Amino acid sequence: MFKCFVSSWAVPGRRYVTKVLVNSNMAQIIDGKVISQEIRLKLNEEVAQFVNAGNPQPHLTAVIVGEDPASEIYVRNKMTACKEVGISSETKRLPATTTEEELLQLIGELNRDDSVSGVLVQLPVPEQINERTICNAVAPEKDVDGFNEINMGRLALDMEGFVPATPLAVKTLLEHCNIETFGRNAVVVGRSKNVSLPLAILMHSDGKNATKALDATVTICHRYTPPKELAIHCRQADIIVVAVGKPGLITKDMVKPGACVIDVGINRIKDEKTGNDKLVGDVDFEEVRQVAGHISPVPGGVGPMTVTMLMYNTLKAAKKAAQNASRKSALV
Ligand SMILES: Nc1nc(=O)c2c([nH]1)NC[C@@H]1CN(c3ccc(C(=O)N[C@@H](CCC(=O)O)C(=O)O)cc3)C=[N+]21
Repeated sequence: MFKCFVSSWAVPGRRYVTKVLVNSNMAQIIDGKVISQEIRLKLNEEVAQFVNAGNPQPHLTAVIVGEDPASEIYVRNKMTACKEVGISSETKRLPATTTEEELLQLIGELNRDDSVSGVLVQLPVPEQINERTICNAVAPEKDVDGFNEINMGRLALDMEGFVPATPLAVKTLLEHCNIETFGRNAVVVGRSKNVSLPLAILMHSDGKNATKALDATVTICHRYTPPKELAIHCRQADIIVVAVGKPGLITKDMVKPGACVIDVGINRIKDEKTGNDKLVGDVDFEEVRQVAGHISPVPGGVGPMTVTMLMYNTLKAAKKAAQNASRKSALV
């Protein structure tokens, strides 16, 4: 993988040797923006077909409670994506002092509103509100985030349902880059309920839930995996997916040459050169790209794809709702 160029020259009394390691085989960068754009174009056509067939336009309602600058960015990206694919959308904003009951009330209204195909409550929610209670309150058939206990259970059992957008994004990026997963070693670093856990389930799924089987051998590492063990697990992996929130966690020595490294981390840090905030993942990108076969960058990797997969789920919800409506009208 590495080509080593050695040049040496001598000056009186000294001999200089310069070794230059040139990686002739830098990792292929997985461009989440470009792949997203392709998929959004396809979704746009599908939405148009669906609407032309006489169905109502799919609609996504996002709820933001309180003021979190990151949530504003993410929801704005989601609303832009909706426009791109032809899904109508709306953001409902509630003050930071909203009670759990008030939020449950709004979710109930959205659940009953036939013009709403998908509902998502942007996380995190303020501390007086229980996140799990909220995720479980979203009707399973409108739960485009896939965070409801019913959809999580369906995923675990390989049944048809909504798969959370970030795991779906990782799977789609792997597929798009033709990364073989069958029987391969995959390490998921992190064990959050919304990303790592469903991702680990998806990575070893046998595909009975109508998503393609990935059939990987999955190892989950987390905060109590000793650093030495983490390095050992990662070095065995053909695919490393990291979703922890620690800049520079995955270094070059932890990556098997040619492995595929997917970075789900989101960290806002100060750029030492400019003093401005910048976005980085959990992978030491500049180092790891020298040994990996594929690598996804932050920004521009999993993030845009997550938003695209939310569009996929919203169209799926609208299609299901239309099917159910026609079934119901056939009965009367
Ligand atoms: N109910 C709920 N559903 C979510 O899907 C959800 C959530 N809550 N809470 C927060 C996380 C995070 N998330 C991202 C969405 C877009 C980008 C994204 O567009 N990232 C851009 C950069 C955006 C930036 O500048 O920060 C990129 O990576 O290129 C990232 C992360 C969705 N989440």
